[in-house]
Amino acid sequence: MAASTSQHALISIKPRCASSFGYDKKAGNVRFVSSTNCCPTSRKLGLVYASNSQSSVIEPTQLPSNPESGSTSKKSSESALILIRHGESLWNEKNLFTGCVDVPLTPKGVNEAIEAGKRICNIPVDVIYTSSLIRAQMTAMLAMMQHRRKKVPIIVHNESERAHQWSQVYSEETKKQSIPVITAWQLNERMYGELQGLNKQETADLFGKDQVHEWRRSYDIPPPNGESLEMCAERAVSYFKDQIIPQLVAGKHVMIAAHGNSLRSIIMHLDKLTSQEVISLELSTGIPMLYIFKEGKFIRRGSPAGPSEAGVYAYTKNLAKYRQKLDGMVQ
Ligand SMILES: O=C(O)[C@H](O)COP(=O)(O)O
Repeated sequence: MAASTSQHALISIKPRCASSFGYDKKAGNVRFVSSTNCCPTSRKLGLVYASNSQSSVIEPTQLPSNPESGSTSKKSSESALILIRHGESLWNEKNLFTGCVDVPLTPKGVNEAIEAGKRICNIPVDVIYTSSLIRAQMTAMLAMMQHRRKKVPIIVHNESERAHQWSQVYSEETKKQSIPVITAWQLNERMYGELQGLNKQETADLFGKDQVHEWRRSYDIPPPNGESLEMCAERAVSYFKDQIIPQLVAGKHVMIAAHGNSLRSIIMHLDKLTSQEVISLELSTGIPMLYIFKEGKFIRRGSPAGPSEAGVYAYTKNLAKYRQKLDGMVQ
């Protein structure tokens, strides 16, 4: 499916009902509050959610506090969630099924990531999540290079005790000027099985357009020996609930750079789409999407069109204040 550069092309369906989370302070839990009109698909994904937010929120030694922005370090009733599908990869360009093959960005993809960064350059970001694949990581880094706050995104290495020890930072001031980047395989693209490396057009010619569309867009039909969207959702949405929602509940502003299908599964969850509705959900490469997490609910705000678009910063008091502070800072 050709990726459109139009900012309006990224989501072609409407959500049926708003997602809702409640924070149980006493129990330290996040609870997904299921509304009565929620669709069966959302229930299937598990709407009642409980997690120990204390253990899920990353340690202060890894997550610098943000002294100049009251919105980012303290408990906040609203926080920003930015989702970005990576920029065009070398295999997007060649129209090859990519899945979990680790392919870098094209020059066009690099530009898309930079442009995405310009669109979100006034929105606070406290912690970044990416998949373990280079195209998502390049996108996250290139986008953050454009941010006006000029904090340094630093990949957190916790894969071994040594990796953790050897990547420590010993200056509190330097930590404050950093943003942790957490990589997680759970956010990887759906594993495309035996389609990986095949040309999408040639595969459609061979197996038929309808069959290939079913493999690419149906909810529960996997490509040969690969993951269906449902299987991808099991890991990506679980990770989102277990690791990312506690950050939002704690008032952290989060950016996720990931993939067409891992993000489709997360958006399906956030917007409570049915397995029919998600079929027509298409995400363009390199277009940031903004959600506000406010009073336990995710509010979809679409794509910030540019750094000067006043509307984006009027969405919440905290975002508007953050923008004002950036404007007041000597660059
Ligand atoms: O993995 C891939 O090939 C693409 O990045 C996503 O492909 P899709 O649009 O076929 O799901």
